[in-house]
Amino acid sequence: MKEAELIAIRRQLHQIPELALQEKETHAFLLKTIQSFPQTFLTIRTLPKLPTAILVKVTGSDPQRTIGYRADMDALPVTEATGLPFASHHQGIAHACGHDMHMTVALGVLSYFAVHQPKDHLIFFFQPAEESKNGGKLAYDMGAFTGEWQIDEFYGLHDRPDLPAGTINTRLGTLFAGTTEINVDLIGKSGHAALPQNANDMIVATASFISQIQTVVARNVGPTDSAVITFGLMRAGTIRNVIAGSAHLEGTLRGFTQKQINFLQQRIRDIGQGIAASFNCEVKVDLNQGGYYPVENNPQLTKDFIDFMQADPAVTFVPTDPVMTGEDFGYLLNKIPGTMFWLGVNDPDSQLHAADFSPDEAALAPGVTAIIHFLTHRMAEAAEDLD
Ligand SMILES: CC(=O)N[C@@H](CCC[C@H](N)C(=O)O)C(=O)O
Repeated sequence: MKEAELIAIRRQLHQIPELALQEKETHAFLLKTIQSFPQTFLTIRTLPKLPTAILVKVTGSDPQRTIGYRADMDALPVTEATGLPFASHHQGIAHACGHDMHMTVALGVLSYFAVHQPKDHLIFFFQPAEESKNGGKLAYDMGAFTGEWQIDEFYGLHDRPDLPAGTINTRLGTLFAGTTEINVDLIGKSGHAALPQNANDMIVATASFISQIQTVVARNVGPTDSAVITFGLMRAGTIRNVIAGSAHLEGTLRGFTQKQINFLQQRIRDIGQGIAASFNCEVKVDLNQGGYYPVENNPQLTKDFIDFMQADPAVTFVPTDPVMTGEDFGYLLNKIPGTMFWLGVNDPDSQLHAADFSPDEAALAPGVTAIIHFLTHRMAEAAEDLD
């Protein structure tokens, strides 16, 4: 696929961002695009219980194994502020994490193998619900990768704004953190602002809860370890002169090991219980890790990936440290060996999830080339492994 076609596809996807499990227009667009490729080697499959997902199998000419490639489809509840002429048509929703780029790269790679039959089978997984609702886990747990659709090794990318467009980056070991979604409800009693003694103010209880949570990473996590707890949503109260009888918080915690994540979860539960006792209120703490396991790259496959990318003259490879972003590809890599990697998209003044995030489309063509080269190499490598 030519660069201009990749850019046109990316711009169309960019205009139709949809939230997790609601990716209907995106699904229709992807399906139409995939159906426009030569169909000789392709089998397209949808999942009735995960209706926005699409799986495409490219039948290999002399298959020894099946290699999977995953691209996520969902967007974020962010009001786009890029000023782009092809900005989101969906009010309050934007591809602020670059999944439009991910899908475009996957389509570019798929279009190549639709014409150049691969040696091994390839399965492309267009996955709904990465930002929340763990679409990868849903697909795996419903048996999407069984029988004819079993995958032996799995690859997927995420775009990265602080690195030059088109560079490839990954590392041995953990690449992304494991996360847990945190929902907290504090329930006290509302009343008149002038009569606090007759009410139980959940804004005050929330302030204390948040302050105590800030001590967890500062005081309970070793200085050379890493963890983060962020509350991004807080809702309480209706008007200045009514004491808020309830409060609702939503946040996320992150750590590089499951042990660390379990520990952070327990500290949040403990602090919730402490707040309930000290403010004589009810505190409901709901923690949901879902499929957001730490993204652990498989040692052998990732070493091969890095060696290949470093040697390929068409690729600029940059080593990288782990980061605290999460990814439900962590769940899939927990079940199937593989490698997650970054694609640099050169937007260093912005960041993922920001309203003005605007990845450089110059990353698309080199991203597609690097992956086509690697998958072709992997198929030759796979055959040698089996000898
Ligand atoms: C790459 C990226 O930004 N991923 C998301 C993953 C969502 C994690 C989950 N919903 C949570 O908030 O715990 C991220 O926020 O890192």
